[in-house]
Amino acid sequence: MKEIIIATKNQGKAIEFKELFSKYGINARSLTELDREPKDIDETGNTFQENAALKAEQTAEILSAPVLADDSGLVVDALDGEPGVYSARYAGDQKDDQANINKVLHGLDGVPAEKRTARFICVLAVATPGEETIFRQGICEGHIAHTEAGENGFGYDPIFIPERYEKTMAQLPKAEKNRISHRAKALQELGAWLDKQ
Ligand SMILES: O=P(O)(O)OP(=O)(O)OP(=O)(O)OC[C@H]1O[C@@H](n2cnc3c(O)ncnc32)[C@H](O)[C@@H]1O
Ligand SMILES: [Mg+2]
Repeated sequence: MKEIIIATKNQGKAIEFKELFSKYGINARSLTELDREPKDIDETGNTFQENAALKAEQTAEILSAPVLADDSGLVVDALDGEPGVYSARYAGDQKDDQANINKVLHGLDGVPAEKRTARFICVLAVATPGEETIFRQGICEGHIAHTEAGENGFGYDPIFIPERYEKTMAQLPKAEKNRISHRAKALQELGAWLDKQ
């Protein structure tokens, strides 16, 4: 079976990529599945694209193989775009999903439903040693709930209600998230590259 390495240590992302890539007959392996796990890469960029490039290019260099990286996050309009590129560490370096959720809900205290618009953004970078890096973006529009609900997914899913839904992303079956998510859309955009794998 064909294989692609995903430069992520986030288990939630890794599980979704396995499902998404299986539709293309490709086995997606994350960094935690390699014999030697590469060290963490500093995400020093100011944009999703910069951070996706850092993760993909440095990992491709270390492994001498094509690598796909995902930099993603939640953009909340009433918080001036926060948490944005700082989504993973919004409430501190320990990358605590619950603390991050609490910080967003607290920041939106008293903000009415119609002003709670938000979107998940995913930028994928595919780096191949000696070649130009390819970038694709996917966006999933929605709004932030007043309370958290649901057990599926990861990160901010329990407080994100996708457009045209009345449930949070964490309440949707995982196949449904994989149909509408920012990650699924970005991967679809890779179309031609995927077809020649
Ligand atoms: O860098 P890697 O190792 O891939 O793992 P990470 O968790 O640090 O990943 P990012 O730097 O891209 O930060 C993305 C954060 O945005 C949030 N996020 C991204 N996609 C999400 C999704 O599908 N559902 C919920 N939250 C998401 C979640 O908090 C992630 O930790
Ligand atoms: Mg990260």
